[in-house]
Amino acid sequence: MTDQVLIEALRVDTVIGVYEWEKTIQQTLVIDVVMDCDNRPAAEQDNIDLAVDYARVSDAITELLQAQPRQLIETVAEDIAKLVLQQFAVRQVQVKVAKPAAVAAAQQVAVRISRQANEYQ
Ligand SMILES: Nc1nc2c(c(=O)[nH]1)N=C([C@H](O)[C@@H](O)CO)CN2
Repeated sequence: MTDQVLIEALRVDTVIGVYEWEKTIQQTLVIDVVMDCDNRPAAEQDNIDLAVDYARVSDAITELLQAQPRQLIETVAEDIAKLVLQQFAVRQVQVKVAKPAAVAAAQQVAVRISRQANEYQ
């Protein structure tokens, strides 16, 4: 089974960066999340309560990232993976965190990770 729910290019403004000047401003992160889950129960009953609700996940990620400053986009990716796997019925998650304004000559820079629910038990 290869069911997935995806969130693509979720934009979140937050305090992010290792340099002192970055700790005083908001910058935009762009988040992609791919969640491996079983979509059949929700589809069979046409019931949002049985689905991995991408709106709820998006809201939870935004709230998480705006709750505190972080230095590294690696930390952002790990914190998102942990939230998704601990709070939603997801077996495995891939998280990409891009920081479009970080390197002027690059369209964007990013990190990508994959984590499984059993890593957090
Ligand atoms: N692998 C990483 N490299 C860098 C990061 C990061 O989060 N992960 N961050 C910075 C600075 O904050 C940079 O974005 C400022 O422009 C540098 N390298």
